Amino acid sequence: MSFELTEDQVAIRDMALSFARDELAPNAVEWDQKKHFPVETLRAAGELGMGGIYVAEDHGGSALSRLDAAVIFEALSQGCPTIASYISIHNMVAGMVDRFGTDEQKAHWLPKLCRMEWLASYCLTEANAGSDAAALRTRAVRDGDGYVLNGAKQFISGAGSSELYLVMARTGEDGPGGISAFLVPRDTPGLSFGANEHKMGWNAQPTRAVIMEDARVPASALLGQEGMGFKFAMKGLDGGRINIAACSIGGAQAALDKALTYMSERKAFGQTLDRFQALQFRIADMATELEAARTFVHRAASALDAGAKDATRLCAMAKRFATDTGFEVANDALQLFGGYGYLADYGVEKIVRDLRVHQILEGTNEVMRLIVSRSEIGRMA
Ligand SMILES: CCCCCCCC(=O)SCCNC(=O)CCNC(=O)[C@H](O)C(C)(C)COP(=O)(O)OP(=O)(O)OC[C@H]1O[C@@H](n2cnc3c(N)ncnc32)[C@H](O)[C@@H]1OP(=O)(O)O
Repeated sequence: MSFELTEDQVAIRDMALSFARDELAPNAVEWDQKKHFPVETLRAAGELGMGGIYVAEDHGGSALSRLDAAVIFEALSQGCPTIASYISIHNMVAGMVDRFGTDEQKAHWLPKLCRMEWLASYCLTEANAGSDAAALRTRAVRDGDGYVLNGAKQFISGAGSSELYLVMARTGEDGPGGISAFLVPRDTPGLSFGANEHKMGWNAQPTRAVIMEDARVPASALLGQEGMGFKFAMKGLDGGRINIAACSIGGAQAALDKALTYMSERKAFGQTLDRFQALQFRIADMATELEAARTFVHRAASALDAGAKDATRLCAMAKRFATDTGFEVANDALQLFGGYGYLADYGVEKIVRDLRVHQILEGTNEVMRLIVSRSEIGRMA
């Protein structure tokens, strides 16, 4: 067992850090304020192989591991958690097409998704089916050589800008076993989008409803078999949760680094802030908690790579722990700035706003506790 990154992992981390420093960080506050979704910057990320991180090379992907992905997402998030998180969602969809799609589906979707020439949205949540995802009511009814979809998905990242919508819809009975997954292109007649939501953070990516009114797709849009959609959705989320956890660590690391720079310059009572022991101890705790979260995320990502039986449990634990830790560390960093932390100029309050939603999405941290407690109680049964 080694806790060190390999030479290749150091190289991809440095590449992602350079992209974060040069392309994301200088623009992150402006994108947040203008609610701008920087599609051109995403295309540039795609050129670097970030659109198909764990997609096979023969379909244009980078064929990297989940651990590699965690390293990349932490680095990207140091430049902008919102954009890093969107890239994670895009990769979740691309990874699911690669894993569960037919040769025809892969050949059609993956090359352009990997280059981020086409963007992707993951459509599970509905207005009345969030944590209880298996209660979803969007319906897909078989009709001749296709399916007709009716329903609405809520809180969909990238909606309106994405070319591909991976839609979980009911084809059978109530509950998880009646759900199927469909690859729905943007130009499908009957597909439309709600208004962009006004949010606390994550402003540099659109969040809209995806509405399907008699939206007809060919039978070839079905991913895998009927009834497999819920399991596909959950398997996709195992990896998505690790990525979001890594994004929380990256955002918090950036906030800590900003605080350290500020404390080395700002004077109070005749000395710079970093000379005060109470603040030094606080820095020590923040760095320690981040390191613990990082190690935990790498552990869960490695379990996913190994196909370990307890990977889902570890991913849920790590997501809960790292997103809570990331938010607390970023919020502590804001405090170290005093009043300046509350101003937009330093970019710390934006990180706090961005990281708050990581405790809610890709499964709330309460759902993460549900997954862990079910597994713990089941272990003793
Ligand atoms: C700015 C915008 C903010 C808001 C953005 C919000 C958008 C998003 O975040 S999108 C995604 C977020 N949604 C979620 O994460 C959903 C949360 N809920 C869940 O994860 C599940 O519903 C959960 C864990 C509660 C379990 O649900 P439940 O209905 O009890 O199903 P459960 O009985 O556990 O599983 C059903 C089947 O799926 C299988 N399954 C469950 N999890 C997994 C998994 N990780 N891998 C493989 N199979 C799985 C089970 O084994 C079971 O199979 P079988 O019937 O053969 O035994």
